[in-house]
Amino acid sequence: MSLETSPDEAASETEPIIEVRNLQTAFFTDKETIRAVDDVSFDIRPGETVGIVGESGSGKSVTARSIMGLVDSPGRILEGSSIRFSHLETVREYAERFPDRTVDLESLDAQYDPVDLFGRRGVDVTPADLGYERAADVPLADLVTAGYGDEVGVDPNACVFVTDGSTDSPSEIRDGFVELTRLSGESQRLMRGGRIAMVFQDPLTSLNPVYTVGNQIKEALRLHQGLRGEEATQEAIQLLEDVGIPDARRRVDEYPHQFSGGMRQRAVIAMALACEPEVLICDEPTTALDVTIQAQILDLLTEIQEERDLATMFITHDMGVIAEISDRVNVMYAGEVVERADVEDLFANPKHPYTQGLLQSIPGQQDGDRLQTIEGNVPTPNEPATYCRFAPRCPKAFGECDAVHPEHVPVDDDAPDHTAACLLYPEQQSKTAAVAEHRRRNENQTQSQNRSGGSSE
Ligand SMILES: Nc1ncnc2c1ncn2[C@@H]1O[C@H](COP(=O)(O)OP(=O)(O)OP(=O)(O)O)[C@@H](O)[C@H]1O
Ligand code: NI
Repeated sequence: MSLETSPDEAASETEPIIEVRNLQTAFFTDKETIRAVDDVSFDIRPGETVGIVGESGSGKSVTARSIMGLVDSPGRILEGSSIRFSHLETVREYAERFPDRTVDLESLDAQYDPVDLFGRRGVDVTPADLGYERAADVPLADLVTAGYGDEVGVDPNACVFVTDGSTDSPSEIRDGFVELTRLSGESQRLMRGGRIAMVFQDPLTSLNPVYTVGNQIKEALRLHQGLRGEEATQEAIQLLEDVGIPDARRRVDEYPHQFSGGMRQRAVIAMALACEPEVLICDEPTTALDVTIQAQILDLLTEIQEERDLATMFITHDMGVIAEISDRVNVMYAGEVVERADVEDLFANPKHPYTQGLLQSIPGQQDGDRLQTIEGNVPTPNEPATYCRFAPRCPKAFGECDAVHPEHVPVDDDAPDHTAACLLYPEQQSKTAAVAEHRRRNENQTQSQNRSGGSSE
């Protein structure tokens, strides 16, 4: 970063540490295919809290579990999905430990001209599909991410991609990423609960009833920081104090059942911190707690997030919680992100009819005393969306909503970072022109999806 940039610019230019691209996670049951997460893309930057909000069944938890590598059979992340973790220290560590699964994209770049790739190797994606104007601008990494690794001879087991520096001397690697969708075995275990930690709704999912809270934190400290004995005990006490547990010196020797709900969730957060994570994923961490405790846990999460510059993903169905904790928000519906914006922008100017509906159902936002909810339920998607999944519940739906899949478009020219997947936008265009725009983006999408084979199983 250059010295001239103002702090504000610098903040917005921070590179994402997590980039989720075209994530599709499906469950293949005897009866049906459930497309729980269907083509979701978003970023998380260090020091930022990204909120994911939506009603029950919209795919929030499956998104989180996909990042964590916790999707179990009959669930699977589909081909063409990508989750990049761009943390330099981790890339170096992984390149050192898993040399066989490390690929030097820079040197491959020299061998394969992307211009050539687009032309001759049966690659039917266009540079525009990947967000570039010219073929020469497309980095090989993006082609690999989009599912074209085979064409350039990338080992399908590769999970560490180096884009600057040599794989021969990991300490000199300057840029690269770990592809989380390709982790398995040891590489998976190291990441999960290490660089990326997760806090669930029910603290008892994370705590073992037969060990003391202190021993469980010490185990995490041993695994991830190599601390043992008295040093580990002192650190465990310190962590319990950091998360606001009074009388930590005594409580470190207590069992989870001796803790209240709120204290248990604090202990889980201490355990997560013991791993010194870069990314913290919180899945409804306050939903099971009573209101005053909820507020305290939210304050705690905000505090540690700021102190440790954590990249945080925060899942909730509660718009009030989203307003309090997020910097940016992704609104999910039936497996898709339908609107994305800065938190202020989303609340001041909600654009997707679904977001507008969610906001109207926040208690206390009504003139009358009756709470307005969106009628109907989230559908369970069984096939790729060729229409708007919200249309059957949407007060603003019109004819084309059943026939055209809405793609993300900027809601207006002044807010390029505020996008909605709804045929009503871009707002300044006529309905006909907007629909035509979505149709066009739609066709591009279908082309690249056919290629990656993600949609037909
Ligand atoms: N193990 C599984 N097997 C089959 N279907 C699943 C499985 N896990 C999740 N699903 C389905 O995936 C869809 C998304 O579920 P998910 O748990 O991500 O929703 P959510 O947005 O987190 O909802 P909630 O607010 O209730 O937690 C749902 O239709 C759900 O039934
Ligand atoms: Ni959930």
